[in-house]
Amino acid sequence: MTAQIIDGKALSAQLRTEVTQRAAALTAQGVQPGLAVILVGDSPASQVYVRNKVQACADVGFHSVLEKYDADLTETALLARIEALNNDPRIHGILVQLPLPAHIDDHKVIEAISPLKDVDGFHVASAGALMVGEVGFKACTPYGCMKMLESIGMKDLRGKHAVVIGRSNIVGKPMAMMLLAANATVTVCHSGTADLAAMTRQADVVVAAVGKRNVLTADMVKPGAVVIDVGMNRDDAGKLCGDVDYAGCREVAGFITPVPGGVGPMTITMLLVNTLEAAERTAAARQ
Ligand SMILES: Nc1nc2c(c(=O)[nH]1)N[C@@H](CN(C=O)c1ccc(C(=O)N[C@@H](CCC(=O)O)C(=O)O)cc1)CN2
Repeated sequence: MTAQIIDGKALSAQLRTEVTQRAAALTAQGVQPGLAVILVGDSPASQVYVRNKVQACADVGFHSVLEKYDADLTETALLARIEALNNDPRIHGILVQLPLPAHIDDHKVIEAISPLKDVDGFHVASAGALMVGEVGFKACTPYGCMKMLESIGMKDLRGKHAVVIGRSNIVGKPMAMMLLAANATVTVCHSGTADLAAMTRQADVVVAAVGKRNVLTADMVKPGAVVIDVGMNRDDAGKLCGDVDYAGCREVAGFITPVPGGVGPMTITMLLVNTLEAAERTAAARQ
């Protein structure tokens, strides 16, 4: 069996068309969705991501501001900027690009963002809302993975076993919560898991989110399973690759996401969706 590819770029394009239409309708009512992106430091990768986010905003008709600061920006100064953006009526979403320089406490920074503008979905209030099934912003990467599952007819995962490899606050844990909310039976595996392969071989859906190459190989995949690769690593030749042995797993899985062109583009698309929803909530509250 050769797996069908879940094309994150194509799905993103489809979703961005919908976002563009909804943004135009909202703008016509006097509320143009607005995103503030904050970058501290000069990491080349982060510079690319924030540039792509600002470009994505322009493409769908959002207003955006990019605030760039030197790596020696103080935590106090950053918190003051966030407070100003919390009170800016043109800004519906605030995003601080991670990672931050070591002298800044990222937890403190994320908690300073108003939960109403937390379009990354990283705030404790957003995580809590997801846990108890209340309205809140969903973390963009796992939200994108759920949309990818939906695109192949797997919106309701009743009777399915999903295995998440990785337990980060940004991907693994919210991913597990979203799969659970979709009625999957969920297992979370991590560095303390005794026999990872024994777990993944039982899975109908495997999400690999560790940040390490070849965490999932063909012998660990149940034939026909859905394999979602959240990893972003470099191989020995410097080429971008995921956590999954793509060539091997493709021969066993039913569906698979590539890297690049899979989950990555969906992360930015779901940021647009969250920002649009933040603006829509503001507009609804005005009426
Ligand atoms: N505040 C945040 N910081 C970070 C997040 C985040 O969601 N919010 N996620 C990552 C970086 N990231 C977005 O910020 C991101 C990473 C990768 C991609 C992407 O589209 N990747 C492409 C490949 C790009 C390349 O060639 O290098 C792909 O997979 O096809 C988008 C967004 C950490 N920080």
